[in-house]
Amino acid sequence: MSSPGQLPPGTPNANSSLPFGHTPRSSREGNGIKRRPMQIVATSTVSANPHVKHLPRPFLRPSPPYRARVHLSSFWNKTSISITMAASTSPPPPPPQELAITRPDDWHLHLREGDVLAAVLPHSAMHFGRAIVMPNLKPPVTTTARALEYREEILRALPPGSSFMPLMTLYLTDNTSPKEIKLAKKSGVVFAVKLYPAGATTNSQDGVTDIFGKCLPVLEEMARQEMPLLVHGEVTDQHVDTFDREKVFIEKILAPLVQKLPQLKIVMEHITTMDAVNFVESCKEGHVAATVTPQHLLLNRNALFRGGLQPHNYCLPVLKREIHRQAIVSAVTSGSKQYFLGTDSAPHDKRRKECSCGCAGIYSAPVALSLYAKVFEQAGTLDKLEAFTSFNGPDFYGLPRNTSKIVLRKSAWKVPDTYSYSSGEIVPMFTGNTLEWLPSDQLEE
Ligand SMILES: NC(=O)N[C@@H](CC(=O)O)C(=O)O
Repeated sequence: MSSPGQLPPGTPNANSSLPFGHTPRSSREGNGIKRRPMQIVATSTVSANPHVKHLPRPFLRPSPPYRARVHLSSFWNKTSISITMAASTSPPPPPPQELAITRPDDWHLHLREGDVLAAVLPHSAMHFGRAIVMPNLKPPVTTTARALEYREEILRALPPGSSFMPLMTLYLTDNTSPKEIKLAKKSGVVFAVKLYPAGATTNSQDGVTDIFGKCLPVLEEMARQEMPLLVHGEVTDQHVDTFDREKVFIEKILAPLVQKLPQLKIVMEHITTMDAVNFVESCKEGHVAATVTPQHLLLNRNALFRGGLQPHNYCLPVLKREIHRQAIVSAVTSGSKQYFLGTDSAPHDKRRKECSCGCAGIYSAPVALSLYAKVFEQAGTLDKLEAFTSFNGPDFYGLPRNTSKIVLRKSAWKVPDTYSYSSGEIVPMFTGNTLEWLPSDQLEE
């Protein structure tokens, strides 16, 4: 066992320049969970900047049976963070074999059109009650009239008896008018507007070239109409390193935008970095939130190169370093209401992924729920899964939570190698792997 001042193996090093920055929320009192008796195994104290308003999130969180309690204290202008590591002295309760949770929604989904739509829609409709449907079709969905047509196409493609509800979005361009926003709101079927910086990702060539120069009147109207702005948060400047594009976007676009229009509701989509976590948490709850994908919770950038180039792990924003993955896991499993499920499931034909210039997008709809459960289970916070999958999203959008339930059983199942459709095949995330949590297809009222 570790000596005083030294933390147990595999836990964060409090003497490093990257200490825990924040009380892990699971260790706070008042969440209704009874604490098990704990034995203190190590304590360490580090200095911190006394002027920080928002401490960065912890980069690493100890795994059970270890738990960390963080205590902040200030004396003169010196702030210290004491971290006490404790281990449970009683055996942990047996892990649950079955979870019944309120039916989740997917707050970031690409459904495409035609035969691809018909092939992928049943996978989302099986597990999710609703989904925010992304508008990056060819040509993109830029008007309410087109969103209504696309919605009808989706409803026609649903399996018989499905109650899945597509929540439509508009694709923001330099020419979107405030009048279009009023129409969208009035339609009752458009729930958000998506900002793609021009050239940032798949079918984004018609996106915004200059948000502050061209889109302010539209954004002001969105704030008035309480229409959220969904953001693909990457700059497109070719001089900015691919791995830094989210961080630079936050500095150059997002932070100034929040300052200029504090009333605008913003969802930072598919966050990938510690910088995004820190930014979201520096903003007001209920005004700025983030969706998180299964790939950014489970994979780091090594997954792109393991044993050779792995095109099916390529998406945008691209996977990042392990410290970023850990910061996102820690944020999401903390129970914060600012994060919710958004798969960014993005089907592409196998031939368009496995070629000399493969396109970005990971198809995760059939496996996403199993993978999110795995993340929360590994963090020892399965009790917080349901809020992430089923409560935080509708609460942010001001929509009712689903009333039906879905059951996740601890039962091994193999991910198919591919899903065939009339013109080709789609390779799912974790193709051919065995996953542990099996969502039931059966709705339980
Ligand atoms: N995530 C991706 O890599 N691709 C998405 C677009 C997007 O959300 O960036 C797609 O439509 O294929």
